Amino acid sequence: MIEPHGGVLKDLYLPDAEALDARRASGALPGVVLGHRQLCDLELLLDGAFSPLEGFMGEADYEAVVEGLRLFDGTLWPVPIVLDVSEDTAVSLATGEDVVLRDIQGTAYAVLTVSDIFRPDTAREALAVYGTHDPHHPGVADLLRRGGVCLGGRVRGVQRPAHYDFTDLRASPREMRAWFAGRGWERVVAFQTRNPLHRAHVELTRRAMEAVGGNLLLHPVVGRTRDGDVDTYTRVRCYRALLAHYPPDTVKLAVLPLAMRMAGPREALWHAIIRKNYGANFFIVGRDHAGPGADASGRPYYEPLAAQALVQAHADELGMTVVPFAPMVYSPGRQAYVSSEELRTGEVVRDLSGTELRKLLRDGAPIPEWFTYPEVEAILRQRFPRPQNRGCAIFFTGLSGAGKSTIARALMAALLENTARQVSMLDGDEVRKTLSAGLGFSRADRSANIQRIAYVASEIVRHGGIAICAPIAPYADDRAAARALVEAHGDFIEVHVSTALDVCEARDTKGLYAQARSGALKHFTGISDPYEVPEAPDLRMDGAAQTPISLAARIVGVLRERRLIA
Ligand SMILES: Nc1ncnc2c1ncn2[C@@H]1O[C@H](COP(=O)(O)OS(=O)(=O)O)[C@@H](OP(=O)(O)O)[C@H]1O
Ligand SMILES: Nc1ncnc2c1ncn2[C@@H]1O[C@H](COP(=O)(O)OP(=O)(O)O)[C@@H](O)[C@H]1O
Repeated sequence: MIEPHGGVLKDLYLPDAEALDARRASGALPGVVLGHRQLCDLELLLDGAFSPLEGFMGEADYEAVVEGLRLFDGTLWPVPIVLDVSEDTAVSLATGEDVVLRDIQGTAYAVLTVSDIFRPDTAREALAVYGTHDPHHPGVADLLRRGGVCLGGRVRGVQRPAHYDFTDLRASPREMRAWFAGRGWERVVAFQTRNPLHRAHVELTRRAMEAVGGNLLLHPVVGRTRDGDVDTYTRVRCYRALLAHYPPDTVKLAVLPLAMRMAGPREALWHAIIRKNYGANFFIVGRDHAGPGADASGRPYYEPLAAQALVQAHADELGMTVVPFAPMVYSPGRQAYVSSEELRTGEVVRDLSGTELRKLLRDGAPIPEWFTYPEVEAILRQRFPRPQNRGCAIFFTGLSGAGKSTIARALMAALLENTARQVSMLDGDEVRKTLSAGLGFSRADRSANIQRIAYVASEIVRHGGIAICAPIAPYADDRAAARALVEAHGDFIEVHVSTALDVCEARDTKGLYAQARSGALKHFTGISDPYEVPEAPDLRMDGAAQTPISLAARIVGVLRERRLIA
């Protein structure tokens, strides 16, 4: 079997008796509460999936990884594994101290002996690791949200994270290696995935098995992937259903609690190292591996072949073989999948992009049989109900007095009167008295307010309801984040009520404009605070041009067009 990365498979858990003592003693130690990414990293560190790492990186390793893809001792390692904390937490700690690492419920998982406290240069890290400073890159966005200080040091596990899902699909690197050894699997090709798999993937992985003359480790990520990805449970149901399409006893399906960074080439190399630790000696790398797609201008963040090239360049050092794959496409002429590299000139092929697939699912349209297996389609259908059963948010935005609440009320009445849909209203003024009580009108408070509204709306939508939201929502970023959150579960219809400022001011139903003009009320939207006009809302309506009922009827028209209501 292939050697672990760095030669030794780490197991950072303390023996049971010592772990119990350490847990008991942990109550007296300073603690750090870990977020989702950090918990995923910790679990993989403790299990040895990140061998040879023995803890969160100190400054020397961090610098060496960012600058040169290597740990300080020269071992290949492409992605920083850091424990970021707030300044407040950091000032209370000193090097040499033990810190207990807990989850939000307070359960202690590990003790970190702090060897380093350092402030990473995140701008440099963004460029080196992600190749961009673009805050819309999900990895960079996460980097910018990180606490400003990092704690480095060895970790010792005092308790294994408990999982109640996919229990039969969880295996540590040590368990996986034993499982492979028990079956005599010496040539194992690993396939990393965060998406549902279809016929093309089955074809590709079967070919990979044939090419290496071995077995397949189907190793989907069940930690954080990308916002908007199909949820883990649905995906794993799809993977389980697919197993029947492989020859018996050739495939090991296991889940990996990894928090992805979407770092493209560097991430591909990291994925290979992790799979090496699990005992795979071959690794499939396709186009744009672990890339987050394209930026706002439509340019891909990474060259499609860059990930393959980077892993290939280090394959010898890793002792692994890269199995590069060109996309598989369906040839109706041959009634078979073929590699896009094997196409004959002029050969007609079919393919569906992820976006096209989501559109078919969203529209309730049939998915062609050449594309996916009926079992997989059925599972995806449960997750993407047909439009009339799917949730949606109607998200108004516009100046105070534009008519948002009034149109929202007319819309709610029309829906309740004419459909059996469940409708909830999240009106700006009401939300501010309840969900957002205590928040003011600073940039940060307005963002927090929209985040809360979006979160509640996304839950309503997830459960198939209609959420009508009517805040001012003056910032484009906040509106985009709200859309992303909701669209993971259903539709998001942004309605810009574009009533001119002078009309709103003339209405002044609450007397706020007068106060804002006199200076008694500060930071008033449109007068002394910005309103970023939506560039491409789903609907734009002048709240002075028609009656509220007519304007609401236009929105009903859009809901009908999208078949969200009958
Ligand atoms: N400084 C300032 N700027 C804007 N609006 C103000 C302000 N102070 C109080 N109000 C009243 O609060 C309502 C807007 O709250 P929102 O939650 O919709 O605003 S935001 O989306 O968080 O920006 C808004 O209600 P609507 O008139 O219904 O829009 C105002 O009545
Ligand atoms: N389409 C419309 N035509 C005429 N007046 C309207 C219209 N929509 C709203 N109004 C009036 O404008 C005022 C402000 O409307 P409101 O819904 O409270 O705005 P917002 O929620 O955007 O602050 C109210 O007096 C309301 O009756």
